Amino acid sequence: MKQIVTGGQMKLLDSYTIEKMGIPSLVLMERAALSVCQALREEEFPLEKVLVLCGTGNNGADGVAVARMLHAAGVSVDICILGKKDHYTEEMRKQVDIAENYHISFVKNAVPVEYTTIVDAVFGVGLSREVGGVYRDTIEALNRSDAKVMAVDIPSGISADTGKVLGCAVKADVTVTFAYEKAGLLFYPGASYARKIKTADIGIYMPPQNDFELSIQSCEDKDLFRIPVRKPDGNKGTFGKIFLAAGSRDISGAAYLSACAALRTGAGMIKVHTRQENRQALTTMLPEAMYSFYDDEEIEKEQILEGLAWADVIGVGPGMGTGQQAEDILYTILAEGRKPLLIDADGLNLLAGRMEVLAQYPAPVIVTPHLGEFSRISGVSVEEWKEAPLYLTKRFAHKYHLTVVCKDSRTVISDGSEEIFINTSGNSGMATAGSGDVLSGILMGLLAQGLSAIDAASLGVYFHGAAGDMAAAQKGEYSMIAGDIITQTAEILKKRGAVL
Ligand SMILES: NC(=O)C1=CN([C@@H]2O[C@H](COP(=O)(O)OP(=O)(O)OC[C@H]3O[C@@H](n4cnc5c(N)ncnc54)[C@H](OP(=O)(O)O)[C@@H]3O)[C@@H](O)[C@H]2O)[C@@H](O)CC1
Ligand SMILES: Nc1ncnc2c1ncn2[C@@H]1O[C@H](COP(=O)(O)OP(=O)(O)O)[C@@H](O)[C@H]1O
Ligand SMILES: [K+]
Repeated sequence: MKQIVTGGQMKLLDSYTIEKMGIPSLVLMERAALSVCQALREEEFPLEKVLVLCGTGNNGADGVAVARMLHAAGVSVDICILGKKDHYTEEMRKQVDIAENYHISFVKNAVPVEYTTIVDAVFGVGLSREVGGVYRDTIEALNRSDAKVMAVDIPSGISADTGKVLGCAVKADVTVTFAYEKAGLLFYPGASYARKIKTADIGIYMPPQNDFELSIQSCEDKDLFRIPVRKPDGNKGTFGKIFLAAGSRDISGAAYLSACAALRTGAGMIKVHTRQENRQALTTMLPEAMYSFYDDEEIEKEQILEGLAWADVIGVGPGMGTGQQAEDILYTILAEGRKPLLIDADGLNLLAGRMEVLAQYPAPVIVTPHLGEFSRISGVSVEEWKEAPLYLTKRFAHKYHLTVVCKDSRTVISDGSEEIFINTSGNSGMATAGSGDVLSGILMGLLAQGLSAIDAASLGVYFHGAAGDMAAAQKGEYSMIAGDIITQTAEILKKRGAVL
């Protein structure tokens, strides 16, 4: 698990390290600048003629220190400072004094096309408003040049909290970020502007008892080893029984993908409750599942009650439609279910405006809305969510006591506690019909094997994206389809089994 921070949190950690731990600010800055110089070499930047573009804050001060180190190494380097002298921070003043002692060249109006490498040290985590005026003109000229661009801490113009472009932003080839990745480097479009991210240890101290309202985490490959070990003497019951209400008169694919993904993730048994019209297709495509069917007359409440009593995990929604029968099934489950419940897709659409009905549910509930569905059930527009994705996801999860999986290119997962997750696996090939159904199956499969709601959700989303990345490596982002993601889950789980 990787710790991620917001801009504000990073500033708190900087000050704590300086004021409480006693490490001088200039020492941190020297390590920051050294790490940038090292990355310039490692990434084979063309150092024939280097421009370091600086702002007046400490990001600019980092830049001036980088210029000094390059100059000392014999590189031809110019410094260009945007902004007025009277706005310099104390560190910036010191760095400029030192650079002047070294007789480094300062230029007033840099012409970016004249350089082979540009180091962007205009704004870091201190960016506080839209970028305009000379800053905007310079950043746009930088983006038009052919120079290779290294961003210091974060590409200037990107919000460290949301990844949004504030007016305009530097398009970097490599970003060296200090101590922890900033949330804005993970969310799009910030992730595209940062391109390759390298995280440098510069000696920042994280107090064990911090006052953060949010502790932001991101799963990594090694977290996949938290998927429960298979008991060698286990039987079908050991690995969990799932009751899934899914599919409708015209849709069988969603039920298939979800149920198949649950079984392929390792669940012991699944029973699908669906419309009569799906009998032939589903029993042919997935004979490993059990089924109960309903027709025009009634939803077969007895069978639902039986399924709920039998199951360890309940799922509702994929491809179910929003008609009266779907609503009756959902409300039967909400009234009679006693086990962990996952609600997806149409199950969520049916809940719009009535979320308080979930308050009485006696076991953990996971909801997996994409942003459109999230907007319907929360009343928060997609634009509003993009302004504060972490805060708004947490607030919603907390209000309704849910584990919320807000699906997007960077999915956010929260159970309302201070720990919140941003997922970084996956790719645009997963924007294909049915990949959300596969996710719901994976999450049910993990719940069935005993993971808690928040572990199943955070780990399952990462697992789904990792399988999607393997599918993209095989089939390409254009051609991969949802079923390919299921195929690749097997490859990941095979490796997990082999290591033990
Ligand atoms: N010792 C430390 O703390 C360490 C810090 N480190 C480094 O410092 C960085 C943070 O430094 P920071 O806090 O000084 O903020 P920074 O990102 O330079 O920007 C603030 C400046 O920009 C200005 N400004 C903002 N928005 C603007 C806009 N739209 N348009 C125009 N101007 C705008 C703002 O101006 P003002 O608002 O005051 O008018 C102010 O002058 C961090 O990312 C890391 O690189 C590391 O070396 C480790 C040790
Ligand atoms: N560009 C992307 N990068 C990473 N993951 C993506 C991207 N686009 C979609 N996904 C993932 O694919 C899934 C799509 O789910 P959803 O929108 O419910 O699709 P469907 O309704 O077709 O099943 C989500 O898990 C989402 O996070
Ligand atoms: K920067």
